Amino acid sequence: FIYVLTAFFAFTTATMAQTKPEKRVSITLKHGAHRLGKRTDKQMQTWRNYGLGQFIHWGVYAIPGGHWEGKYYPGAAEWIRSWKEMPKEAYDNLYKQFNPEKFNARGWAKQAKEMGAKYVIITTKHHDGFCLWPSKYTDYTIAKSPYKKDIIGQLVDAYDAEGIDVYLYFSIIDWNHPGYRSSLKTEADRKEYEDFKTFTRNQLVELLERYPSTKGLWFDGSWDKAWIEQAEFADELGRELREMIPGLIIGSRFRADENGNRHFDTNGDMMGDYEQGWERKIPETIEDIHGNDWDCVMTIPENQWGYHSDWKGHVKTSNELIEMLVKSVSLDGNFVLNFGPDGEGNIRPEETKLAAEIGAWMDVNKEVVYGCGYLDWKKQDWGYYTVNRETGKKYMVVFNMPVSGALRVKVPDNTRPDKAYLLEQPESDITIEEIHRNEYFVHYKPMTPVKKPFVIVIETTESDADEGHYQKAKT
Ligand SMILES: C[C@@H]1O/C(=N\OC(=O)Nc2ccccc2)[C@@H](O)[C@H](O)[C@@H]1O
Repeated sequence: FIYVLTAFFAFTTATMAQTKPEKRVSITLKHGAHRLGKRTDKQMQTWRNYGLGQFIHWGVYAIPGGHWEGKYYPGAAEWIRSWKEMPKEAYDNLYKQFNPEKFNARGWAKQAKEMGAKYVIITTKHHDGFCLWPSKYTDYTIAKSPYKKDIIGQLVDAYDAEGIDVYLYFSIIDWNHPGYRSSLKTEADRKEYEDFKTFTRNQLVELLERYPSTKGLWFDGSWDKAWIEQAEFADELGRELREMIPGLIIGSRFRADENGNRHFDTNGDMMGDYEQGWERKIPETIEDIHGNDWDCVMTIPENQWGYHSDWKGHVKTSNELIEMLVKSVSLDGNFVLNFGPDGEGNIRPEETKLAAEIGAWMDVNKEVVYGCGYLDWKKQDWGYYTVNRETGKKYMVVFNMPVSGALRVKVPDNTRPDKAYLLEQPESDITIEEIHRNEYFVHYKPMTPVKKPFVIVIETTESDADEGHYQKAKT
């Protein structure tokens, strides 16, 4: 009885908070996490070392681009079908106009390469159900549009050719399918939903069969009650998909456990290979990631994934986005920047400019991102530390120069900083002053005004003897 009561409280806490429940007890779950801790296989090591990715949200929602009959849609452009001002019939016939003549998969992939993206997540089908590949399970696909050709196939080939790993975004929500339900209220619902489940499984198998170079699936739209009830089905489907492509990477947004817990099961263990909860937000501390792999997916405006022709509010600068990238890497995560091409297949000028600025910064500083992660030194105000997981090379990525020019560095016991130099000028010799026990100032005054974040490499000696001049106060 105590067991049941405890499990009940664990479940209630988790469901209410929709966050990682405290690890109270480990109850037996059939459809909870199937692995504790990080995956250690090669494919996952590759994933964990990407650093920077690109998200692409493209579909028929790019045609209205956040407007309908002269009215401005204030929501996320890819959700315009749900807008009360948008006649569903009108939306569902937009595909008959979809003919993106400017679409150039090679051009998109080249731009992503120059930006420094190591992986790309491409929407195969968003919540509206329109398929960018010629699925044989529905007529609501690119094959029935004036464009006709397979968009996903062209993008997979183009990104593969650039050496950028491809991940496929798939929305469980599908407003176009007659069997889709957000909740199952009647027996009729349940019967219809069985067809929808089969359809969903068939499309996912079809995608992996058509595009076997896919490295993973990025699921979305899995928060509906109807889907959350499908713990056993989803678990089995995940197993089937993983069997089709060994090493396939699937995040925590795919399925719920038998108690309805998503991302983290009733025992507080993550379900999936990495945590997908960081959408338009980044963890603050290493404790926030609970020892899991994770990615942050980020929009350039506040909240537009699909193309909106009139971005309102703050549009992030490349300095802001570079800081988000470095902050993510400094906390053992990946940063995925979203692009929303327009209805003609163009990448908009604002995104092209940012991709170029980020790419220029990555050309010089990529080694502080690729293959790097968390260094357990105390975070300082001037920026972030990253460390190369293989070489142990340590980086100070500076975003906020102190007026003193003295960058504070606190090191763990038995660690002595010996040398510091600018990554861009290895011959530069930056003064390190010991100011207290395990505490130093790295003195650096830029010769010219600092316009972009810059990197100082710091070399240390790990010593046993504690030869510092400063002793801990014996209060
Ligand atoms: C990447 C984004 O993912 C979405 N939604 O994500 C979430 O709703 N995330 C979420 C849901 C519940 C809690 C916290 C985050 C989609 O609706 C959106 O159009 C876009 O494709």
